[in-house]
Amino acid sequence: MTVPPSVILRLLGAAAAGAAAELAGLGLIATAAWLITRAAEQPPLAALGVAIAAVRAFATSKGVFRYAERLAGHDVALRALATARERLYHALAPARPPERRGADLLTRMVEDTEAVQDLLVRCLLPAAAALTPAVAALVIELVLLPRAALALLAGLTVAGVLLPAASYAAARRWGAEIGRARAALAERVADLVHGSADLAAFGATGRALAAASAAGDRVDALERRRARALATAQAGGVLTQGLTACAVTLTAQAAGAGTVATAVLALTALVAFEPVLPLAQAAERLPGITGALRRTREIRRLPRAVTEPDRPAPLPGGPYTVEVRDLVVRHPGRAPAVDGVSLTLTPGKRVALVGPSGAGKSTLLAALMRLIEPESGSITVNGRDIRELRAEDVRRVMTGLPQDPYVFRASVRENLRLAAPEAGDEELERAVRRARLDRWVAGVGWDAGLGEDGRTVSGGQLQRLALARALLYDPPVLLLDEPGEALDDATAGAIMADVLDATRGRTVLMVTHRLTGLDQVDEVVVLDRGRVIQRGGHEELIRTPGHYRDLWEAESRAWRPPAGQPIIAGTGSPSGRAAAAHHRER
Ligand SMILES: Nc1ncnc2c1ncn2[C@@H]1O[C@H](COP(=O)(O)OP(=O)(O)OP(=O)(O)O)[C@@H](O)[C@H]1O
Repeated sequence: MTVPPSVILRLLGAAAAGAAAELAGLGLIATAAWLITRAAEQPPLAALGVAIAAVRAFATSKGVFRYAERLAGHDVALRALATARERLYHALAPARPPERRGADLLTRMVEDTEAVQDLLVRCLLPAAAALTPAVAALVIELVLLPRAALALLAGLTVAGVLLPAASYAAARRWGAEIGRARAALAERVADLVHGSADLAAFGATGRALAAASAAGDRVDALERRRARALATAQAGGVLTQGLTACAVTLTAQAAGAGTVATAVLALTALVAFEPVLPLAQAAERLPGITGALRRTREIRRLPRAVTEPDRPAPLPGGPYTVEVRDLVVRHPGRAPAVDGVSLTLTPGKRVALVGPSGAGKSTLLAALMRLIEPESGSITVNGRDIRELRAEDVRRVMTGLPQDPYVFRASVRENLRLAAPEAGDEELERAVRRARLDRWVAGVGWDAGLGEDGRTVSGGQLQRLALARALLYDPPVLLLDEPGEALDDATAGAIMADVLDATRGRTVLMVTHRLTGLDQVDEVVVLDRGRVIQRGGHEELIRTPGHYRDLWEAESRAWRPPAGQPIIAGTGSPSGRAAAAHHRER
């Protein structure tokens, strides 16, 4: 990581101001000690004039320098923090392999980046500030009485080097254990929060609470041990300070130094420890800080899911034809998820992608959205390979409904405007009408707040909201991943009917488990284990023995009208049933 020169300059400025404040403190005590002891000898006032002025100057400048140090130090730390956060956002924004986007990322985003600030304000600057007065005090003692300087050097080495090293070692040891214990506690708490309904349903809340509280107790016990180690180091520092001051006083008296010199030597020694004592605490923080910095570095270095071209080609103009040729896509360490697939999407063509779970449908869509790098084969847009285009440009042409749509913690309006920030009310209303969400929106209101993970909306509403978003974005090539995913038959059927209705005349590639309504699409591609095993029109495929016909027959058999509900006209065929299901939902 390269540190910009402006940051280095600011850091040096803060360190210089800190050192100047400590020096002024040292000067203040040394001159005050001289002044008090000399005044006791009742000399003429003129003999004390310079010292009085010096005390005033040191006292005032100490405050000014301290203020300057805090201002400059926090300024540089907050700037560094902002830069670190920005870098992390930039590192996170491009698509990453999904398994690297765990929940601990949130902790890293919030807590670990703060380590940058701690490193500067709590470790580096105090260490830099402590060094100058220690050296100055040693020089003063050396000039006045070399033997006293020796005692001071020994004391400062203990308080400034040995004790911080000991508290660093203790923090490393306990820190690693505390980290593991905290992770265990976080897991327990996450289970309590996210699994509260399941725990209550199976009478397991008490057990889960007991496990969480045991994990909490373990963290507390380890924290206490670490705190004890730090307190011992800090007490050791203060003891060393007192012993050194005594040693310096005794040495001065033994050497026959006068009262004034003894007072100056003892107080100078005492004050030289002031900036050195906090180093034990700074060292105790260091392992946590370096660990946090290492973790954020790991995040920044995560490989990107796709490589951006060095010199991206300009996006060709529409209308767009997308050609997929012999595409092979593999998740790391696995057999190919997409294995030699070819298909063509000409303008206005609607293609349905069908196949059992794990067939590679979502992976194909991810490759089209440039979220995953193909191993071989090609995807072209109007003849231009998408690897030559910016991923952002590719998604300007083809994108849509992802497999697990996300509802942001924002209003209904803002959730939709994600896809079209400039969209006016009329456009929003048109999109929700087309996604058949208008009644729901009219009920809850445009400003209704939606919650984390979309828990405030039902599965069907979530899918429709995501569909409205995709329609609002209006990409030239619309990719829809399971619009009816994880919904009951009736809702999924209704959503499919609406999707087919809303996408008439558009270029669409749609992944679906439901075959009802696919008589309306231009081509059905059946995937199994990454390969195309069947393709053609719906009518043709249900006449041909094979996977599609089996699926169709299973879907037809599975549907039964709810008890007590008459079979209404037109519901005998699967498409008629979808219409009936749709009717029921609305
Ligand atoms: N992130 C991943 N890492 C490793 N393997 C993956 C990953 N995502 C998918 N796979 C594997 O790739 C294969 C294809 O998965 P994909 O999600 O594309 O199938 P799918 O047809 O969309 O399935 P479904 O209908 O259940 O969504 C599966 O074997 C799956 O286990």
